[in-house]
Amino acid sequence: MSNAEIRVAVLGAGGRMGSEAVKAVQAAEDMELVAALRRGDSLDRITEAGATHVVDLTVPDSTEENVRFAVQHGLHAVVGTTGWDGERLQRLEQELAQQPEVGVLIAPNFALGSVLASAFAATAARYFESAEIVELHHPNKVDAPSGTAVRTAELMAASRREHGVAPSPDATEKQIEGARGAVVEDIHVHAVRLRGLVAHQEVLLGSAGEQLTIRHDSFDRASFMPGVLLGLRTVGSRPGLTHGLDGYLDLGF
Ligand SMILES: NC(=O)C1=CN([C@@H]2O[C@H](COP(=O)(O)OP(=O)(O)OC[C@H]3O[C@@H](n4cnc5c(N)ncnc54)[C@H](O)[C@@H]3O)[C@@H](O)[C@H]2O)C=CC1
Ligand SMILES: O=C(O)C1=N[C@H](C(=O)O)C[C@H](O)C1
Repeated sequence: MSNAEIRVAVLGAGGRMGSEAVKAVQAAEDMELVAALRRGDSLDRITEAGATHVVDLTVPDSTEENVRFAVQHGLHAVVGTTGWDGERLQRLEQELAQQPEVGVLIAPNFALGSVLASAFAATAARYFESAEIVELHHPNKVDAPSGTAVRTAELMAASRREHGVAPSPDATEKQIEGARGAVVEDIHVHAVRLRGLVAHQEVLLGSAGEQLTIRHDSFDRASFMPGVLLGLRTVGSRPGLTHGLDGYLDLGF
């Protein structure tokens, strides 16, 4: 056994992201992989292995229970799984209030470029009349729209509200259901699922005579691993809930 202070249990280790995270943790000199859990494995394996940190990369139906287990056992958690809506985040904050030393990072996207793109989009959204999001993913993704798109829409909508920007104009009277996408806090979000893709997002911003497009592409899940490792190295010194990897970065605006 090494003396690593960051003793990591990866949940969802059999999945696309989890299997990458296992390799990234194993390659990190300051970490030790002490458990790799697949669906059906008992959560007790995490404590039996002496983990200090948990990475959750499972499915929206499992993640809340997993994170609650980690918090109740005093373990820090880095969470990439989608499905963390306002109610779940509120319940998590209540759990964390009972464990003031514990840190949890809920990161809709671990890729630095994506975090920056969402931050740029939030700033830009207040300067344009129209704003919509198109997210594009591999066809095995179980949720739509993506967690990243939902979070980006929330940040853009908050920015527009704070600056008194009116909702995007939209004169649609007749449509086939779904043609205008999902509406997340006034922002229309369109989800494409296409073989060959990994994870991509375009934010479209329009005003009279001009368009700004903010696009990010993850071509490989390797793009998410520096963010996972940054999360693991930081979460122990940030008690409470952090929503978004931007909370650990100095974006400077
Ligand atoms: N934050 C980020 O940067 C990223 C987040 N994601 C999100 O991460 C999640 C996983 O994505 P993928 O790896 O593509 O999915 P996946 O379907 O390939 O992997 C999920 C794995 O979790 C397993 N699982 C389900 N419940 C479990 C439990 N209770 N304990 C242990 N394992 C369990 C499943 O059997 C499966 O192997 C999704 O919610 C996805 O949206 C994906 C990519 C990047
Ligand atoms: O399922 C995926 O693949 C991804 N999920 C996350 C999301 O829903 O935003 C992050 C990234 O888009 C890849």
